[in-house]
Amino acid sequence: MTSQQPPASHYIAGAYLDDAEGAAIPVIYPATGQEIARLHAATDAVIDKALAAAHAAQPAWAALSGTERGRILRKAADILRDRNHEMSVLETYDTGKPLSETLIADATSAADALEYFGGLAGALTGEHIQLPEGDFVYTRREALGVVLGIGAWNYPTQIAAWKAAPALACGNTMVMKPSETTPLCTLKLAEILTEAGAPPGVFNVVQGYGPEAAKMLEDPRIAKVSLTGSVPTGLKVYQSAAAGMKHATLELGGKSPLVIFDDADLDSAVSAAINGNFYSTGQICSNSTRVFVQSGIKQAFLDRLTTRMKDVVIGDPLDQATTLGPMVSERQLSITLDYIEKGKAEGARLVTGGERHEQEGFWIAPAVFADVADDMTIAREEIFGPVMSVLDFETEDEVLARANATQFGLAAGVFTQDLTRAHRMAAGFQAGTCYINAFNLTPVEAPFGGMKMSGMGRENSKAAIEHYSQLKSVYVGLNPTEAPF
Ligand SMILES: NC(=O)c1ccc[n+]([C@@H]2O[C@H](COP(=O)([O-])OP(=O)(O)OC[C@H]3O[C@@H](n4cnc5c(N)ncnc54)[C@H](O)[C@@H]3O)[C@@H](O)[C@H]2O)c1
Ligand SMILES: O=CCc1c[nH]cn1
Repeated sequence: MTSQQPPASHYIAGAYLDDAEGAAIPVIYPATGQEIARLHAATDAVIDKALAAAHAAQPAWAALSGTERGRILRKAADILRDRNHEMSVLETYDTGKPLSETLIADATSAADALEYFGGLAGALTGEHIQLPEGDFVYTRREALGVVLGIGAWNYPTQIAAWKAAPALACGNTMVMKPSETTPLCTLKLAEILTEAGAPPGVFNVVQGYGPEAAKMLEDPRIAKVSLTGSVPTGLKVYQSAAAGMKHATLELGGKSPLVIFDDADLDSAVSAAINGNFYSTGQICSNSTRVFVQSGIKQAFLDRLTTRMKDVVIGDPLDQATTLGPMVSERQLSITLDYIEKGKAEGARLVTGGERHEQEGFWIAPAVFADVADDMTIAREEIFGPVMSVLDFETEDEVLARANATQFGLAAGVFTQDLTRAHRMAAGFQAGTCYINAFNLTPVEAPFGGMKMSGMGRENSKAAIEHYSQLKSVYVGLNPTEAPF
């Protein structure tokens, strides 16, 4: 097993910084269960250094022209693309996701974000508003200050870049705390931003667990938090942000519906259900974990799905032929296995998979449940593992009501050849990201984010600019000022 030990745990003011006094963060390769690196959570002194560096760097970063900031982000995108293989291997060690995925969905997605927001940075402007008698107002789009990023473990490189790219484009600086489960890749992103020309302090990485993130969020030097994580963490982060009247983007969990009508292209619908449940071993926030299938095609769907499931290649994540890797951790595997037991106990029919592989690492056979009812635990709670629930339905009205009967609202999808019905469904879904005859695609040009308990704010697209900047109105009077006395 090759060590993936980075030079130090933290990256502050343009350089690695170590401090072994903080709690240990063992980094485990999910395919073997072996430790591949050992980092340390930030002490108070490290946290202070990071916040001070980001705070000190912010005015000069914001004072650059957008074009200058954008050039640095676009250069970082080019370096990321040049190093895609190296970054993808590290992402595979960090997360266990197979190289066949990481090569196309992680550093490349991060590069897209840096390129997109790098291009947008120079185009950020306010507006001019004419008023009677020559007076006018102009608006200035200004940075917020220092942004705290807090990441989940499923897409560490993508999550860091989806936050850093719009934040930096708008003139903010950033302190990013990756998930303690996958702390490696974000350090590489920091190195690359420095190499691309980001001044010291513009992008800093601080390692830690929840308490270290919570401590940073309470600091008055933080102006905004952007969290990718679970709903319970989102609630705590939102409360803390509110106490300091700080801006918050919350990208949280989901239990997203995929509705397949009997006129759907069945092979495409099966592909979407597979991608939406088993890509990244089921560890994607927007996954279509409730697959509603119209009763007339239920058996055909299940037959086609179970046949296709036989083609899954479970194996060494570093072998590009592998299409399904291990789960990220023993804990996440055990949560998933518990849900599978609940599904069986509550009467769902396990069609395939669901058993742990007795070998080193955190391996599980992807599970498909049929005959799932809306009130079963596996149909209500986010599992964040490779478990698909197939539910039957009869009519459009019925399925739309059932699809929306959840506290979550991250994503939703519909497969049908009837485009009128497709758009009616998309309009009716209570979800931030909806799909028609597609699922789980997240191009940087499109807003991504949740409704209801799945969060607030949007990542990607021009919409993200609204969440990483603030508007100032400047009224300009061209006439004598009058007063009543
Ligand atoms: N909507 C999205 O874009 C999106 C993307 C990926 C993952 N997710 C969600 O993330 C979850 C899985 O990730 P996870 O297990 O890492 O989530 P988590 O909520 O346990 O942890 C997320 C991050 O929050 C930090 N944290 C924990 N307690 C904190 C506190 N009190 N204050 C501040 N930070 C705290 C953790 O250290 C970690 O970095 C799932 O619910 C998944 O749906 C959402
Ligand atoms: O995990 C959530 C974000 C995402 C969706 N698809 C790829 N990344």
